Amino acid sequence: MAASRLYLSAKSAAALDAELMSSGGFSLDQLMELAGLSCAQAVYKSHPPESKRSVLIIAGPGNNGGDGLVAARHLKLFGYNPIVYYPKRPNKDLYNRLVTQLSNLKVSFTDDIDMAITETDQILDAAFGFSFQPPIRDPFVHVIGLLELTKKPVTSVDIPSSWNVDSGPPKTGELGAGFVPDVLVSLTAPKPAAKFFKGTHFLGGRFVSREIAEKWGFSLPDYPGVDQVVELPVDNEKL
Ligand SMILES: NC(=O)C1=CN([C@@H]2O[C@H](COP(=O)(O)OP(=O)(O)OC[C@H]3O[C@@H](n4cnc5c(N)ncnc54)[C@H](O)[C@@H]3O)[C@@H](O)[C@H]2O)[C@@H](O)CC1
Ligand SMILES: [K+]
Repeated sequence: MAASRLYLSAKSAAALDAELMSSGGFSLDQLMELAGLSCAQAVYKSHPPESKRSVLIIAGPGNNGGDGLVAARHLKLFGYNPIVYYPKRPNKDLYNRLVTQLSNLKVSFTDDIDMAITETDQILDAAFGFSFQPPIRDPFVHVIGLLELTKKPVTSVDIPSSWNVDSGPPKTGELGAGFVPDVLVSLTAPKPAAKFFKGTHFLGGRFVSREIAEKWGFSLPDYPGVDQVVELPVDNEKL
């Protein structure tokens, strides 16, 4: 199979998402729950709570942020101390319910990203996903600047936030050029930006059939047992 066929462009990812929620019969809540669970499992496999118990979740205003909120709930149930930075909150029922679920589990929210990033053991980056369009707007200019500087391990949901979904990391000197997460959890299929990522790479979002993968031209590795994530080789063209 041609290498380019293993990646889902931003446009295709959005179209596939729409298909899953129309003819596929899924609701957004279902997909987000499985996506967020995948991310929480990837964090657990990479940085278990025994070594890195506090996790800062940076949640953006869209569904990538929603995945982060779901992951925060699972991380709490897995024995972590999650703290959530969620500065732009669209007044949508789904997101409001995710916030309520976290509040009921006594998960803290913070407005002080500077202090939170200093005090946490690790970070889950759920700021932007496949609908990200540069240039970055506040307050995320500051957030991405902090992610460039931090030495804490970072797990990114779907794409490293600030990277162009189709073309990869920002150019040297541009905001985000210095941000390289340790772990990436691609959802459904890697986006083209993932070609530039050389860290620990998981595939998650275990809701796609082989028929769908074939139709959209990406490969689907075997998930082990009941896992919601499968680790990909660095060069995922070898799948
Ligand atoms: N099929 C899948 O793979 C699924 C994907 N999901 C998640 O949904 C994500 C896509 O979600 P969305 O389409 O809601 O979009 P995103 O979450 O990628 O981002 C869109 C939001 O970010 C804001 N934004 C975009 N560019 C910005 C900039 N330069 N500065 C500041 N804000 C900016 C937009 O205003 C919008 O509110 C995926 O990446 C994935 O994480 C899951 O939730 C559901 C299933
Ligand atoms: K992200």
